[in-house]
Amino acid sequence: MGYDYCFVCGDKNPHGLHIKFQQDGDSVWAEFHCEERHIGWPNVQHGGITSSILDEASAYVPLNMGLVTVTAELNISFKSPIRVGETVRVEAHPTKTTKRLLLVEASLVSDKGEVKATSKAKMLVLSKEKQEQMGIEAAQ
Ligand SMILES: CCCCCCCCCCCCCC(=O)SCCNC(=O)CCNC(=O)[C@H](O)C(C)(C)COP(=O)(O)OP(=O)(O)OC[C@H]1O[C@@H](n2cnc3c(N)ncnc32)[C@H](O)[C@@H]1OP(=O)(O)O
Repeated sequence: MGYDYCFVCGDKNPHGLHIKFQQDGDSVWAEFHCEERHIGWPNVQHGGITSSILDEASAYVPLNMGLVTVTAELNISFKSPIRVGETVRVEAHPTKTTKRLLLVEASLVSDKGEVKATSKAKMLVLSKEKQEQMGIEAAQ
């Protein structure tokens, strides 16, 4: 099926968020516009959507370094609601890199400069064997 069906970035996923990530050195960033179909509570973006965006941004950081990872841990602070009609910018960057593990911090900030959510992720680098076990290699 391939990466085209990734819920956050895949072009071919009809239910996906279709977010395009840009690289800036070791960092990545992207913009997202909250629509009614993204809500949980009325007018408030669902926390799962917020989490997915932070998770994906955290995965793109190692991906841009040529490393295939999975999220082993993701700690999120939801600081202020994201409302329908708002555009937010996600940014993620590595804070520590070892052979097996990347620590990545990410944030979601509104176009008015309000911090909406922040996260700290542990991204575990997958060996070739592990990638095969998970069927990831076939998707590349
Ligand atoms: C080209 C462009 C295309 C773009 C497409 C983009 C698509 C991107 C899509 C991105 C989607 C977004 C991303 C997503 O959402 S990825 C999907 C969400 N994440 C998952 O599904 C992960 C599920 N969990 C696992 O698969 C396993 O538990 C993992 C692989 C994490 C560990 O497996 P396992 O337990 O079998 O371990 P191991 O034998 O491999 O390794 C053991 C080593 O790892 C250390 N360890 C383990 N856990 C932790 C921890 N929490 N903190 C610190 N360390 C940890 C452990 O101590 C040991 O260290 P050492 O003893 O070796 O020193």
